[in-house]
Amino acid sequence: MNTGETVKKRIDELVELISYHNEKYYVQDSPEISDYEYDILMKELIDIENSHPELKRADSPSQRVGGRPLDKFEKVVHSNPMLSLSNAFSEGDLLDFDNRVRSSLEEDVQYYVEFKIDGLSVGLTYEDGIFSVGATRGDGVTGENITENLKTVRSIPLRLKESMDLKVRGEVFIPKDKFEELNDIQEENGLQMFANPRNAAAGSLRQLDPSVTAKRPLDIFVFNLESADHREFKTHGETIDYMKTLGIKVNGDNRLCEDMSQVIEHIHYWREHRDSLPYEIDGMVIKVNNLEQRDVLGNTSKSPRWAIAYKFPAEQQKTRLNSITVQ
Ligand SMILES: NC(=O)c1cnc(OC2CCCC2)nc1N
Repeated sequence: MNTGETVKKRIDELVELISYHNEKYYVQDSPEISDYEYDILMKELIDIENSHPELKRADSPSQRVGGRPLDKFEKVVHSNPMLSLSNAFSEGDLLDFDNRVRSSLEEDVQYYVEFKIDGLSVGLTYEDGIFSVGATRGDGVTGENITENLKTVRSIPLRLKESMDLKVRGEVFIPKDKFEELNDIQEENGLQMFANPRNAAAGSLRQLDPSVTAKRPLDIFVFNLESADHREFKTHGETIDYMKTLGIKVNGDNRLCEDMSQVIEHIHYWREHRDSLPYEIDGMVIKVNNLEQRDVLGNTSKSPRWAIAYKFPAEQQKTRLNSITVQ
């Protein structure tokens, strides 16, 4: 092999290896090597890319903090509108929803129940398996192109395990403990503190300079497959499992319920235990699992008829003062 081929071979090895360890650490939360070993691999890749820029790959982990500061965000028109959820505030609202659904379908329904992650909704587009466009939900029809910022989110894969066209939706958030650390840093540097993790995530994603976003502890849970070229699925649960096989981060506590009484039981549990979660949720999302039943139910102009959000009462927002323990 000539030098160019040897170099390209080493770049390919490093990109695969670093991407593998990135997924183990940020998506599966089960790292296999130390941060030090990871940094050594990354340094070798960056050094080779610097001396052979023509061999740099678009999906190289070194490209996560690539973009230069923008002077504004371009607009993105979503190919399919990013719908918003109607809300339920009581068990009665849920039973009404269940009655509407079952009387429209005249058959039984399985529900797929997810946390309602309290972050910022985004749409991710992959072309031939490569992350190509990331956008905010915006007004549901038009969002902002924040691709360079979303590339800095380590739990968003730059390349899928299959080279296919895919559009997904997810919620970008900041875990509670990282939020506290971030506010400590803001305070130490005399900067504006964030009121809550949701504002911190939104503020971090709306930075015009991706190198600022890259320093923020952003994470994501993907919760909806919008479109996958030529793939067909029977249920929402299948789409979630499929996205996981592609290396996409989905939530591990999603629950398939056989009927609304099981949904209510599940909601009761998490309404009492949500403080134990490492991230903030503002409720639960209940979705009809069967995709054909969803097609029968359809959407209103802004919300699906096959899903509803059950909102939890606002958590007692711990102010900085409250959190100081008196000795
Ligand atoms: N914040 C969340 O965690 C969340 C938001 N939205 C949805 O579903 C939308 C997308 C398709 C129609 C309803 N699911 C979620 N888990």
